[in-house]
Amino acid sequence: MKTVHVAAGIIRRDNGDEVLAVQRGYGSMQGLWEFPGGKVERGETPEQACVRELAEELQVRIVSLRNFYTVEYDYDDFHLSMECFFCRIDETGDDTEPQRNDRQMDLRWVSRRSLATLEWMPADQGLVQALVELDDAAEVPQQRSAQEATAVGRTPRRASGRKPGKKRKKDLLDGIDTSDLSAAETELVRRRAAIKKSMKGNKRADTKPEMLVRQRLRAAGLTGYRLQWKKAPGRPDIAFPGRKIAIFVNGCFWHRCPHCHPSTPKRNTEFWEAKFRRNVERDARAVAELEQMGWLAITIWECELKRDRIDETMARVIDQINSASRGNAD
Ligand SMILES: Nc1nc2c([nH]c(=O)n2[C@H]2C[C@H](O)[C@@H](COP(=O)(O)OP(=O)(O)OP(=O)(O)O)O2)c(=O)[nH]1
Repeated sequence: MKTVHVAAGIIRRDNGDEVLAVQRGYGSMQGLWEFPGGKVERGETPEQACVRELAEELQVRIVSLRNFYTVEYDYDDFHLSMECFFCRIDETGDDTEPQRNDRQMDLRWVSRRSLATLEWMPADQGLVQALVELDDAAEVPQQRSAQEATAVGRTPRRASGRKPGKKRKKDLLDGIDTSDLSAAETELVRRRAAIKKSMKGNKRADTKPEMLVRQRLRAAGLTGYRLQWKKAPGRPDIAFPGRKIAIFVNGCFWHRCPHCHPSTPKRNTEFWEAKFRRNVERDARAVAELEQMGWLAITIWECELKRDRIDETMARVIDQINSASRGNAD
């Protein structure tokens, strides 16, 4: 898949609390919000591309660029690699107000707290989350001495950062250059690394609930299914293309199970609610599209696969598959 390199600017104002968001006015992602920017041209550094793109797009000169975040995201037909820079508008220039152009529907200064209320480009979710989280960490002073660190309850690190003779534990920040970052930003990078590490455990395919379902299907003689079948709306976890049957095995937390009422994280509630809403809408859209195409869409919730419920659940599902197959064969 081809990679598209993009540079985007997160322009800050008002002590860093507000950032500039623009609403795309064209193409298939029209109406979604994004950060101003564009493709890096041959021979340009991402910083240079960012300055050029924002001058062209908003008629402002940006300064004080600081690397903040890299988005890596697979769209259907290309991989996006987007370098995002914190920056400011050069207040000494003539043009200090960003101008909307005819490729944008809107342009808005948004406080970081309200970022999640906008509908963002699919690739921007992690970036937006990082900005929302930065809000919490922003209270940490930029440069803190060891003395100040102790005053807020943290033990200052030894020069080596560890006790003599003790084997050094692998740090999440190993291999990441944080020398140019403030304390708040370093903390944020550390949290992002922790999330990334924990997300690595969230395998999309072959999850335990999916394996349980597949085992039961095979035992019932229902084989020949396809996994994560891209050609059907919603990329069903299990699909029987010939029988036109799609099965989604949904995690209760991410997909908001109507049976077991999963919890919502206490922090960044707005962000999480928006994320969950998008997941639920996406799921509903996939089911509607499948049904329109004459498919049977079956949703199995993770909690329905618990030891005391799996027999009943899978008996129902196998029944549905068999009757739909008979119907399709008629
Ligand atoms: N500038 C920007 N682009 C983003 C964001 N999120 C995101 O997925 N993108 C994608 C959309 C585009 O595929 C690509 C940016 O390229 P671009 O601005 O040249 O836009 P484009 O390919 O749609 O349009 P064109 O100028 O080539 O016609 O990055 C974002 O926050 N800012």
